[in-house]
Amino acid sequence: MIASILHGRWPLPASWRLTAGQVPTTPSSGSSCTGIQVRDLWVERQGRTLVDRANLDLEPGNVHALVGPNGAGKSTLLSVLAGETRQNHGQVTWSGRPLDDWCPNALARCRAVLPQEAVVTFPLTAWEVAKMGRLPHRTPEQDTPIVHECLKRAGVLHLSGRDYRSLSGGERQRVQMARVMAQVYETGPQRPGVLLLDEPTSALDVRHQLRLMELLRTDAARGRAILVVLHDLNLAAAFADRITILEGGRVADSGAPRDVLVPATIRRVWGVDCVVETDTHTQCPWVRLRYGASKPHCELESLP
Ligand SMILES: Nc1ncnc2c1ncn2[C@@H]1O[C@H](COP(=O)(O)OP(=O)(O)OP(=O)(O)O)[C@@H](O)[C@H]1O
Repeated sequence: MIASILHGRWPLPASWRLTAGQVPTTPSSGSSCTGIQVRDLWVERQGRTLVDRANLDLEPGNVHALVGPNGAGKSTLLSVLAGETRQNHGQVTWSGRPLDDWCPNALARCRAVLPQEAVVTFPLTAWEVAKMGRLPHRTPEQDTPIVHECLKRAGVLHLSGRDYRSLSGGERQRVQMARVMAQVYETGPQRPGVLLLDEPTSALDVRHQLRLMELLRTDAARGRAILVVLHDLNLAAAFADRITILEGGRVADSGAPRDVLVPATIRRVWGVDCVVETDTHTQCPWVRLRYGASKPHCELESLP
């Protein structure tokens, strides 16, 4: 995968491709963590099954999109992978080691989590929020240039001195993205890090959505494993190597975008009509919802 991007075989526009010189070389003080394997994961809360025997593989160098209707269990699955929610059954392994065996500090140095909502009630500046990503590292001498670069990459360096609480929703989301990138900054080809991102584009305008997805592709090419929850199927189709569809806690399908984004599955899972075309520029699948289709979508509520 990385090789195909470096050698220009990835079907995205040329301006998005990497050169070998962009690979970071900074040594890390953290432990190395690579792929994640999820096997037969089952999560139950208050008598409800939220994740039902899910299997998932997250590989270094890949952007893996997790999609599915509201309430499908995406955030629950992501928080189990993050080590923030415990499963009832099943196993999550990081680099072949059960998640429970990982020391929390080592985990925090190589994986970063972007929650759907991050509430900050203290009067912190955007800079201070982004710098929180450096807490697990204890490398104060390196923090300033790293936080500076991450805020710049997220396009919010100019907001550094602003009170985080005064920022717009999209600005806050980009500052949180800077925090996440700062947390896994040192990871690279020898020490692939993991990003677990829950709807990182939900508050972004279309330009910033594209910028963010380009950043994720760049990070994946540096060896990171990225799990990203998305509602926009076309963003997933254009930027993900693999898509897993979750439906009612179960994996409905998982595979390459063109294999899983098919009208029959989309209709069954989301209850909407669509046609799936191929984007002539990227050769990626393009999901076109059929507005005003013969059956009003409100009547599709009764679909399973
Ligand atoms: N602690 C809990 N107790 C009971 N039900 C819960 C609990 N946490 C989550 N749920 C329910 O589990 C289901 C899955 O929630 P989750 O947040 O994982 O969905 P999601 O796929 O991320 O949805 P969305 O796309 O709306 O963010 C929802 O129906 C939610 O109401």
